[in-house]
Amino acid sequence: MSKKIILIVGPSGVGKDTLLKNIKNKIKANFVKRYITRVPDENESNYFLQEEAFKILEKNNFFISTWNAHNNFYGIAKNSILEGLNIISISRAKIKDFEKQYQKVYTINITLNKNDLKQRLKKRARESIEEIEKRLSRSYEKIEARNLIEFENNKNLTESVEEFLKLLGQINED
Ligand SMILES: Nc1ncnc2c1ncn2[C@@H]1O[C@H](COP(=O)(O)OP(=O)(O)OP(=O)(O)O)[C@@H](O)[C@H]1O
Repeated sequence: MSKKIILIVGPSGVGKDTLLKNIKNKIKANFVKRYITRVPDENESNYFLQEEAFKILEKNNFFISTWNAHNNFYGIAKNSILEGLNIISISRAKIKDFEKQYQKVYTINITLNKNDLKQRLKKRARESIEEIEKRLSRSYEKIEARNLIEFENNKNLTESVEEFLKLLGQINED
């Protein structure tokens, strides 16, 4: 066995979290947790770190990749990557960090046409209309990745989950 990394990227609202939640008990894979410098809310299973500790670990090369969002630091640790499939949901800007450090990195770009995406964001109702428009306008930049696979999440959830599992199975066999 070897370490395989599957990066899940895609515009906000396309269904990344939903797909991952629905496959969690159906596939043998390591769903990699993040380190965050804020207390996770009850839906998350991330590791909490004080900022000072985060900085020390960062300086000592503990992380593969780190980023900053909304005044908090986020990181994925090297020791979180295990033998077999490792599934990580990440911003497209961080793909290179993984490709630099690991051989077998696959990037799955989850896609959806803009109209349906807008409907889903509206229905989810997590952001204001202005914020939704902002997300839509930055959602279709080109992605550069070594092994890029497009996955269109445009079927009903049951079908999409099944197709997604099939794709992961193929990557596992590769
Ligand atoms: N195949 C599908 N069919 C219909 N609705 C879906 C499907 N997949 C996801 N959704 C719905 O779309 C909305 C957005 O999904 P989700 O929150 O998983 O997106 P996300 O890509 O993780 O977004 P973000 O990057 O903003 O966290 C949710 O309300 C979810 O229930």
